[in-house]
Amino acid sequence: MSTPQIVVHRDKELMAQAAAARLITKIVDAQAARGSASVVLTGGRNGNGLLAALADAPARDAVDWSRLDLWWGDERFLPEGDPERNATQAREALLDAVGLDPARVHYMPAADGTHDDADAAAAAYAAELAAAARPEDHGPVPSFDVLLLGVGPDTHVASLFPELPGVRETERTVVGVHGAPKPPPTRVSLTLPAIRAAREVWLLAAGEDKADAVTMALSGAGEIQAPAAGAYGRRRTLWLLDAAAAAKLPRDLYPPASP
Ligand SMILES: O=C(O)[C@H](O)[C@@H](O)[C@H](O)[C@H](O)COP(=O)(O)O
Repeated sequence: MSTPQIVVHRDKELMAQAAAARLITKIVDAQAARGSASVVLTGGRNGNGLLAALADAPARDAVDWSRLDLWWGDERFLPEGDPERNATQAREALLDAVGLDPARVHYMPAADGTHDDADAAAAAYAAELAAAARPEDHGPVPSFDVLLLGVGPDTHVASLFPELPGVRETERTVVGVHGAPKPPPTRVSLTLPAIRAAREVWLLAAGEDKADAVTMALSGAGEIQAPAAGAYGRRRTLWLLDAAAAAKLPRDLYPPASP
């Protein structure tokens, strides 16, 4: 488990641009070191804001998009192409504009009849992750380079909501989610054990409606009550905030401790 690091930006636009710059560097470094990179995408405005900023960043051409594996942290269980699907929104924000290798883009299954329900879709995605894991990953999911998460106002991450069964899951890597408080109610989500397989986990939160959630998750709350508190990377856990989301952090967390 890595201790969270907190970076605060002036506003959400700057946060998205800085996170995009950081992600470009991370992907380029991973490709230089290992030949390819893997990133897990999130849904939500902040995650899509990052992708849109990346699409606008001139340095995006430094990335070899054909050597990038993309996965999703969660998906709304809706038909293929539905505008509310995280995949659809990510494609519009960035993916359709860069030269990805389709075989490396691992969409979560859509509600198209192939899988009976979100639980079957989750099991299929878990199998896809397990097939991609190598012996050095020491587990049933690849060691993602960066896993992105938006943070909800109730501290949810991916589709793991406080107190619901998904956040309590300790065995499976992907679960079907039913009765989610954020619409749509039926979703597919990585679990905390799968999230924690990532080398780096980056949590994004902007706006004053996130201030209580950010403070709760970073002030010692348990992960069942505050799922974001249980989201950390093997090597690094990075909270990327705007000033409004950071406004209620206690002084010993923000600004960074000064003598
Ligand atoms: O599919 C989703 O809805 C998400 O993946 C969800 O976990 C999202 O990231 C947060 O709710 C934050 O969303 P915002 O960035 O829009 O606040």
